[in-house]
Amino acid sequence: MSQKYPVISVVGSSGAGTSTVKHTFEQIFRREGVNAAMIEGDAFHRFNRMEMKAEVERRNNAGDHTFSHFSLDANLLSELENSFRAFSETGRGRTRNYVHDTDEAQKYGVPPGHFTEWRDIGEDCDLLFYEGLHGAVATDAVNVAQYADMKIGVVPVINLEWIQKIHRDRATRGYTTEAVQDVILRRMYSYAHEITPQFTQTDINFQRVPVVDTSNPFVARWIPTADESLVVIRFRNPRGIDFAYLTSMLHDSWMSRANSIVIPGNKLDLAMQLILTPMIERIVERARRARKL
Ligand SMILES: Nc1ncnc2c1ncn2[C@@H]1O[C@H](COP(=O)(O)OP(=O)(O)OP(=O)(O)O)[C@@H](O)[C@H]1O
Ligand SMILES: O=C(CO)[C@H](O)[C@H](O)COP(=O)(O)O
Repeated sequence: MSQKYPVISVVGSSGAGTSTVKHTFEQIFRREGVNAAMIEGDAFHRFNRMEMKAEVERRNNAGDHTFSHFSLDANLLSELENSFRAFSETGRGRTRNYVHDTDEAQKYGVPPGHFTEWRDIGEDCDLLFYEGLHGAVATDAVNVAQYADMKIGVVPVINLEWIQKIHRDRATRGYTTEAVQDVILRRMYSYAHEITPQFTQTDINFQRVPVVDTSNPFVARWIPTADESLVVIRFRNPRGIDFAYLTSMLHDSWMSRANSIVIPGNKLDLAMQLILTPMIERIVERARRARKL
């Protein structure tokens, strides 16, 4: 945790919606005049696409059928921890980008399935913003979570998460439903062991729940819309959260537990703004004051 150089970490599985939530944060940063250095979690994959394919095959042949991008050792998590630590201590860090598709290839000048070069980030920035798979990992060997001042979980219920992933990977990454299904299955072990434990570390979880039938996610023709869903928002520490204000501002919302509210899906963006803006203001103000001392 850093007084001078705060870190915000948004964590979710593949297809959960972390990139979508990043846009909401970007709107808040723009409106509040906050300069953020950005890290995409995929930048810290250990292997490029071809190398990953070869490594998965090597592990399969050795009898390990669980190795995937979700596995801790498929990622450079010590480097990620170092980058968080460096930023929290000095306001500087390091990242690169993993290029998924042709659009990103044009943007970065690197072919799909490869990484850009590493680069320094952080100059003149108020905070570091991370979005990806492992931003709240805490094990005996690696502890990324300890450097994040605000940790947010983006966790649709699993059928919805799969539908979101299948549709996105088919539409923009050129995969078939069967190929995405295989990836989902291979990642299941690490999903349970590496991804879900992070959601007990996170300060706030946003869990989208469809109210339409998603019982066979592999044949769903479209992603349930905002109007076809609710969102459960759970605060790890509800002290200081003004639930009466939130439920009065968010029409048709209610408290489902002492630390949770439920909102209509189409209020997610507004809810994030109402909840996150004052929190971001607070950590940025505190950091600016600390840097002046
Ligand atoms: N709240 C939402 N309502 C409707 N669709 C959503 C919502 N959040 C995400 N989606 C859709 O789900 C798909 C996956 O979202 P997104 O790309 O943000 O996931 P991600 O977590 O960043 O995935 P990855 O880490 O694999 O890149 C996209 O098609 C996106 O439009
Ligand atoms: O899911 C991911 C992270 O959220 C991976 O980045 C993504 O699947 C990359 O793999 P590939 O390039 O083989 O599609």
